[in-house]
Parts: sequence; structure tokens; C-alpha cells
Amino acid sequence: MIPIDGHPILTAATMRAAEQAHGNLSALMAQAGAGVATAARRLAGASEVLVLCGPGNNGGDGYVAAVELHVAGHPVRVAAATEPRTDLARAARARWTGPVEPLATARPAPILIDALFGTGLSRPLDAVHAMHFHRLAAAARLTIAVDLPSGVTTDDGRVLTEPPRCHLTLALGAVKPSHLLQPAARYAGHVRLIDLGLSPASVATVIARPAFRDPGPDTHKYSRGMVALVGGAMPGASELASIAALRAGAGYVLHLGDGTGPPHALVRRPWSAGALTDPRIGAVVIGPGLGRDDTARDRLATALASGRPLVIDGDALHLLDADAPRSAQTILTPHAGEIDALFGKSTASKIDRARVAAARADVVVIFKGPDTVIAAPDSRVTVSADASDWLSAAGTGDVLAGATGAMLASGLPPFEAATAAVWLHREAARLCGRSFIADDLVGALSRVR
Ligand SMILES: NC(=O)C1=CN([C@@H]2O[C@H](COP(=O)(O)OP(=O)(O)OC[C@H]3O[C@@H](n4cnc5c(N)ncnc54)[C@H](O)[C@@H]3O)[C@@H](O)[C@H]2O)[C@@H](O)CC1
Ligand SMILES: Nc1ncnc2c1ncn2[C@@H]1O[C@H](COP(=O)(O)OP(=O)(O)O)[C@@H](O)[C@H]1O
Ligand SMILES: [K+]
Repeated sequence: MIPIDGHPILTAATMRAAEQAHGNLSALMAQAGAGVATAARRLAGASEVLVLCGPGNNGGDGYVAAVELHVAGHPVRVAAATEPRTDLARAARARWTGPVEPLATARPAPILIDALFGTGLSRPLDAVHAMHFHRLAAAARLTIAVDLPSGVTTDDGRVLTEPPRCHLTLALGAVKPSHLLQPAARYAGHVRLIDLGLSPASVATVIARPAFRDPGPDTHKYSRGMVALVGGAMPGASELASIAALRAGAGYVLHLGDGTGPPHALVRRPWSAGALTDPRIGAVVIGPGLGRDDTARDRLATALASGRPLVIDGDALHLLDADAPRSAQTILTPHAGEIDALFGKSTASKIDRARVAAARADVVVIFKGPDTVIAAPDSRVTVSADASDWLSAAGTGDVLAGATGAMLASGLPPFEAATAAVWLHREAARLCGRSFIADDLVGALSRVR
């Protein structure tokens, strides 16, 4: 049971391929079931465990876990609505010598293991499975899902049948998109990986603590990263982004636009057409509070022509031509509404949408939300889940844009800069606790760094 940070994300199909490449499916199931049993024993204390087994190999994992728990002397019962249908699951079922209670009449237990359906779920649960899964979870103190909470898809974060909210999900062999993508992810609770030794390759990974560029003895303010913020109609937003760039670690931040006041560390200048020609500028951030009028259009055109690395956020995303050729490293930071406006609506998964957008616009995309997906034009993807829901407040996106500018100006390549900023933003939100405002989040960036 290991943390998922930095681990590859596999779809149902790539998982099946990894499983086939391994060759010994029975050994994999034995390992998976044993991993589930070990985790359950660690968390259950002396409490009884009830394992719900489905018809496929997810159910097979459940039977193996039940056998392992029994062998270890742990009180365990099994319930199922149907007989196993795969050879592997039948073999696992045959090794369970205790009774199999009908799901509909099964008595609850303090610890519930959901081994009903995993990556093979292809349609909504029938009424018996759905109703009794909820009944037994409501009576349990702890619900542990095997591989995925039964009822969610594997690849795109959709919910076919609403499962109960599990406390823990044990991802078998690899993390799957639905462990991270909403709305499915909220039903998984904490996600931990059970390593099956598959070492699968994937261009998609779970976000991990980034390698920041820290200052050294030879660093000066410009080499540490100079960020220019282009202001506009609402200077508050671009100021918030400016201060975020400072607190995220930029050595010099220039706010180009109206507005006065602290912090004194922020260098303020009025906007001018030549404002972005300073070759020391390592990143230009444009969009927070920019507005969408002709002035905003002119400023965006100047920024795009400057050749400086760019972070394009907020209003600027509504003025941008996604298909225009790029002359500089560019990071876009859209939320769902901005993705729709720029690239059109789509029912594809958030990971696929981010990847398609990055390739089409030849940029790094930070597709924001409770699940944030970062995609590069070369198909690399990293996903950040578990962000504080309290980030759903005005201005927190401006903070991310500023932090992204700081990371880009520090010399990190765009994908790494985007990843570092998203991680920093998420950890800062964690430090802020509840009911914080965007200004508090800015302060917390320093503490995280
Ligand atoms: N991929 C791997 O490396 C490993 C996979 N294992 C397990 O195998 C699981 C996948 O097994 P399966 O492919 O057998 O899939 P599942 O066990 O998830 O379920 C598939 C079975 O249920 C049926 N089914 C699908 N949706 C249904 C619904 N709503 N109502 C009723 N029946 C439905 C399918 O027709 C099929 O018979 C994984 O989630 C994992 O738990 C582990 O045993 C070990 C390793
Ligand atoms: N429910 C949520 N849980 C976690 N993070 C969220 C949630 N809602 C929004 N966020 C994050 O908060 C930020 C909001 O950005 P955005 O929508 O651009 O707001 P604004 O433009 O007001 O600053 C993004 O980083 C996004 O990922
Ligand atoms: K399950």
C-alpha cells in the first residue's frame, strides 16, 4: 500500500496489455488479493471484514483477500449476488471454504471490502448490487474499494452508478484515470497503490513533488527569474498574480498597468508598447484582469509578438486564436469554460481533452479544476488530484497564473514549470485550511517554497 505520487496512470486497455505482458494472471490475482488482505488487516484492528465479490476478476481478488484474511486468523465473511464467471475468479472462489452469503441478505460488518467490479465495469450496476452495496457501506465504519469503487468507469472519471463514498481505494498494479478525475474520484477516498511489479510505461503520471530551481551563491534577481505581468481593466487580479509570482520565487516582478500600493517589492510601470522588450524578462503573464476590449487585444498582440515565454490566462484565453503559430514557449491555464470556448465542447475525458488541446495549439495546457490536468504537445500528461475544494474562490486562478510565470522565468521548461506551479498552488491551499481567500493563498506560496 504505497502513495501514488509520481506513478504512471493506465487505462483499462493499457492495464490489460501490461497484465498480458506479465503472463501469469493467476499470480497477479494472488498478489493483488494478498495486498488487499494486508491493507485490510492493518486498518481493521480486530473488527470483522465483509468482502463483496462480483462475477469477474475484481470478485476474484475479493475471494483471494478473504482466504488470506481467514488464513491470518482474521474474522471475515463473503457475500455475492452471482457466481464467478471467469476461470480465475472461479479458481479463487473454490479456495474459499466458508459460506457465500447472498448479497441481498448479507449482514453488515464494520469493515467492508468492495470487490464487485473493477476495470471490467461496462454498464450501470443492477438494482441488487447497487442497493446492497449502499446498505452495507452505510453500516460499515470503513469501506475499502478494490481497484475502483464499483460503479465508476476506469478511463474518464464518469459515474455509471453512484457508489457509496469509499474511505480508501486500493489501485491494483497502477493508478487509473478515474482515481483522479471527477466526478468518479470523490468516491474513491484516499487512493493507495498495490504494486504488482508490472512496471508499466505511460506518458501520463500522477503529479509528484517537483524539482524547483532554488537560488545559489551565483544567483541574482534577474537570473532567478524576471516576470512581467500585463495589467488591464481590473488591476486587482493582475496584482494578485504579480505578488504570487514574487512569493513563488521570482527574483523581479514587473506590473505593467494601473494600480498603486504595496507590496513595495513589486515594480510598477504603466503599460507601453515597448514594455516587453527588456531581454531579461523570463516570462510574461497575461490575462488576469485584462478585460476583453480593444486595449486588451492590443496588449495580447504585443505579448504574443514579444517572443518571450508566455503564460496566458483568464480573459486573454477568450481573445486568443488557438491555431495561430507560436513564436515562444507558451502555457495556457484554462478552466472548463475557457477550454470549451477555445477548443469547443467535447465529451472526451479531461486527460484526452487537455492532450488534444496541447497538441492542437502547440502549448502546455493546465486544464484547471478540482482535478487539474497538465498536458504537453508531445503527449506527456500529469494529473493533480486532491486539491482543496476551498480553492473554488475568485482570484485563486490568478494566483496560479502568477506562480506559473515564476516557474517559467526560473528556467524550468514549460511542462515542468506548469507542473511545479500546480503542485505549489495545491500545497499552498492545503496549508491555508478552510475558508481562505486568494490573498492568503499567495502568502502560503512562500511557506511551501
Ligand atoms: N489488470 C491486472 O493487472 C489485474 C487485474 N485484476 C483484477 O481484475 C479486474 C478486472 O477484471 P474483469 O476484467 O474480470 O472485470 P470486473 O471484475 O471488473 O468485472 C467484469 C465482469 O462483470 C461483467 N459486468 C460488467 N459490468 C457489469 C454490471 N454493471 N453488472 C453486472 N455485470 C457486469 C462483465 O461482463 C464481466 O463478466 C481489475 O479491476 C482487478 O480487480 C487483478 O486480479 C490482478 C491484476
Ligand atoms: N472544487 C475545487 N477543488 C479544488 N480546486 C479547485 C476547485 N475549484 C477550482 N479549483 C482551482 O482553483 C483555481 C480557480 O481558478 P479560476 O477558475 O481561473 O478562478 P479565478 O479566475 O477567479 O482566479 C484553479 O487553480 C482550479 O484548479
Ligand atoms: K471494486
